[in-house]
Amino acid sequence: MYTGLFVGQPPPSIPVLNAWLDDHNVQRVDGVEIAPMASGSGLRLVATRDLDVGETICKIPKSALLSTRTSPLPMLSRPSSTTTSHTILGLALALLHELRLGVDSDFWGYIQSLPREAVPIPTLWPLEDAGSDAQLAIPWLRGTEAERDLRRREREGVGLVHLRAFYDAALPHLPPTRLHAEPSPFDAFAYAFSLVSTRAFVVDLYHMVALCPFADILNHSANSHTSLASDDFVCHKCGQLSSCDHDVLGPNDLPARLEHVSPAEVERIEHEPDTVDMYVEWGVPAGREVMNSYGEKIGEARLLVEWGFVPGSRPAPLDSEDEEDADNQDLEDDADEHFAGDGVTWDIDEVVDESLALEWIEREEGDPEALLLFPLDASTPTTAEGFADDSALICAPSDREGVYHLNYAGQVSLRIFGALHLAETKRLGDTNSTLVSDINHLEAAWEHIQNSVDVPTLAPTLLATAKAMRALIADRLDGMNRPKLSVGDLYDLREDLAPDADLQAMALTIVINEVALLRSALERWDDLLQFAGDKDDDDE
Ligand SMILES: C[S@@+](CC[C@H](N)C(=O)[O-])C[C@H]1O[C@@H](n2cnc3c(N)ncnc32)[C@H](O)[C@@H]1O
Repeated sequence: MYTGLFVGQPPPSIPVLNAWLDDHNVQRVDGVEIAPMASGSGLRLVATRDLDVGETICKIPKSALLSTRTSPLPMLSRPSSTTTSHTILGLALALLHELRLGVDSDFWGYIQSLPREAVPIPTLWPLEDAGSDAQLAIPWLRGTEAERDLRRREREGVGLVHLRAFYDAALPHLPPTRLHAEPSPFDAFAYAFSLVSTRAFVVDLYHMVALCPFADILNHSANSHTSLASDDFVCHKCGQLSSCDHDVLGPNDLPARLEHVSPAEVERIEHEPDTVDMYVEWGVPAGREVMNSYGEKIGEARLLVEWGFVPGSRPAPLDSEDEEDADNQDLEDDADEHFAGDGVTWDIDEVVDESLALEWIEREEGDPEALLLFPLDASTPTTAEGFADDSALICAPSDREGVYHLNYAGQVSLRIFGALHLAETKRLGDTNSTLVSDINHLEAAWEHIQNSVDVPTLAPTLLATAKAMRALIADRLDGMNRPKLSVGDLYDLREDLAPDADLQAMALTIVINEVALLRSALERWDDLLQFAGDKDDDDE
């Protein structure tokens, strides 16, 4: 992707970055150092001594952040809408302006350290300049969680079409700079967007999202060591945290926005600079990379769509002891990432038709407790939450609202099974079956199958629900790219990729894990239908 932004500039320099951080009063703990990534592109933070829980890793003055508020770009980059996605587009424009200013930018020491290539988020894969790897990777996303996440981003107004429309509208107003008198191509904006969307933090009501120099060096792990904190109850007009002229005083003669803060904190706020702070939450041994978490329950599809990487998509061969150690560590991390999300998900209107979807959602909302604390009968092995263990067919609903999922143990969420059960009771005009008793029968039948004990045939509504469940899983597999390939075939395809086919490797990793999960779930429902289904039914 040609941006024309760094022509004639030396490569990223850590000393130049450190000097900029010093000049802008970014305080860093003595005990960490910025280091290059092993891949040669990008940076990471490494502990040079043991870091203890509670230590402050850095304090970044808000004046050192790059946001649409600190950007010298006129109001243009400040969106009329205040959604995070729109602020991100404005911030991408602000960053592009700084990049066009180059060495004349106040932020140069920081922005020269950023990756010089666009982060390969799939939103940008359709761009012509993204290359043949991107074109070959795109079909692999079909039917995956990554494709669903991409659609979500489009609904949020940060799809490629939105990026183009935003840049087209902004372009005539983007000021020329000494180094860039001519407008920059769309690819330059796309590059800036890829950086902002993968490294900006939500800061406060004034800055909204901002680039936080130094804090954004930390890479992601589900087992993170750190947390980021910033007081967000600033004045939304001027951004000041201490009291200001815009404040409305509350009953205690304090600005209403500071009323919830203790007197000692108010004292601190009035006298100390407002900063974004990063703390150690889990001790870091000397020599280890200091990791951050980009959010809770982030599965690999979301990591790809939002941050442009998939852990473990290029497993390295183990050929030296050092590499073996490093890889073992990576594998542990990869396993955590893989199990971090919600497995495979559906929208409720893909599970049942629209009117039933509404009815089911009303039931869920009417009595969510009943769904969460579902009472299985005493004969079923249950966990503390009242749900059967990993060997059962049904699992607890995700704690994220509106998520209908198949978990990593191949179990179907009670939310999906319940919605299908509702549909089948209606279709068959069954007024006797209840979800509770049918799940108990289902799990009992499944246990009998596992123990090779004679299994009674499932009652009609339960049987129909089980068939619908099987069909839902089978349809999901059929909707993927090259659905007939086995997991082994997919592994072989990934192994045979050219060394520079990173995007295909990432997409295939997602496909491999989802296909493996869907096939193992399908096998369970096939077994159930084979042993407890209607013996005369040759559908299965
Ligand atoms: C906030 S930046 C982190 C700093 C980044 N290493 C750099 O030098 O620009 C986020 C980006 O870093 C990369 N990244 C973060 N965590 C990673 C990980 N665990 N493995 C590989 N790349 C990662 C991804 O490209 C992601 O979009």
